Amino acid sequence: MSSQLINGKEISNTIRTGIQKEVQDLIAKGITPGLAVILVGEDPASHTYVANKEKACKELGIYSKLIKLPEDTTEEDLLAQIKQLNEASEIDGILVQLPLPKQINEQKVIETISPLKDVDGFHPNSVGKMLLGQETFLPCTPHGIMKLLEYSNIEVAGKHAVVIGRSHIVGVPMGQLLLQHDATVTYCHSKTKNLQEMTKQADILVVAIGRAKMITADYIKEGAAVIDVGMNRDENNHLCGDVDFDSVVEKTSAITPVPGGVGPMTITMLMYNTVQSAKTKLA
Ligand SMILES: Nc1nc2c(c(=O)[nH]1)N[C@@H](CN(C=O)c1ccc(C(=O)N[C@@H](CCC(=O)O)C(=O)O)cc1)CN2
Repeated sequence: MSSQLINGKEISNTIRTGIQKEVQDLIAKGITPGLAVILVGEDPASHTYVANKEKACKELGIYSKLIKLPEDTTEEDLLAQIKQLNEASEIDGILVQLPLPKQINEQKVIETISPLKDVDGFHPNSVGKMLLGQETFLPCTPHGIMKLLEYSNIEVAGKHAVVIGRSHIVGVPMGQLLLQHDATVTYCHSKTKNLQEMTKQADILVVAIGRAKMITADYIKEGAAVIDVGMNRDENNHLCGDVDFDSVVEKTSAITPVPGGVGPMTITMLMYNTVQSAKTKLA
């Protein structure tokens, strides 16, 4: 079967062109969208992602403020930084790069960010609104995946979508967004029995497990669309996903690569949320 390669970079660029236009319109009205990113510690992958976020801001004309804090930062100091940013008029969005060092309670950090500036969509207010289908900041990776499906003309309504992973950042909101688009959704996770039996029923399979190349052809139904959220290093230190791309591609109707699939969309939807936040200043 010939498979459609879902090009996240290309789709991202198309969406970013629209965002750039919106930024220019806002600037013409005296509003420069602003994003603050807090990076705690030395995790190399987090440093790469944050650098990519800064680059995207620059390219789109969004003001970005990067706050780098040492690995031994206390929770108290981090919360104080967030509170200052909550009050800063030039900042429309606040993002604390995850994961955080172990001395810091992630949930407490997320709940300290003003829901009005929660461009990650992780605050309980945003999560609750998302579950109710109300307008809010949607978490960037699942929102980006919905955009990948839309731009690739992959119908969601009536399809059986299987999501592997139940993190608050990806798995859980992913299933909810698919449900809101009328998919029948099955969640799978580390305690799921007979994972292969489940995944082989998927018309759309979203994989967010964090284990390099775990999903092989045996897990795939012929003609499925496969979305790989994984970001791992293989035995040669090359970036790879949770899906064994070479083994499954022939069986799929569409598939995202790693890199160049879901990752760029995460950053694009962050830019989108930041601009949506800035637009509230127009009223
Ligand atoms: N506060 C947050 N922390 C984290 C999030 C998040 O959405 N908010 N998600 C992930 C990491 N992440 C964004 O922060 C992210 C991961 C990957 C990419 C990406 O563009 N990947 C590229 C490859 C990049 C590389 O060369 O290493 C790709 O897939 O093509 C962007 C963002 C955890 N933390």
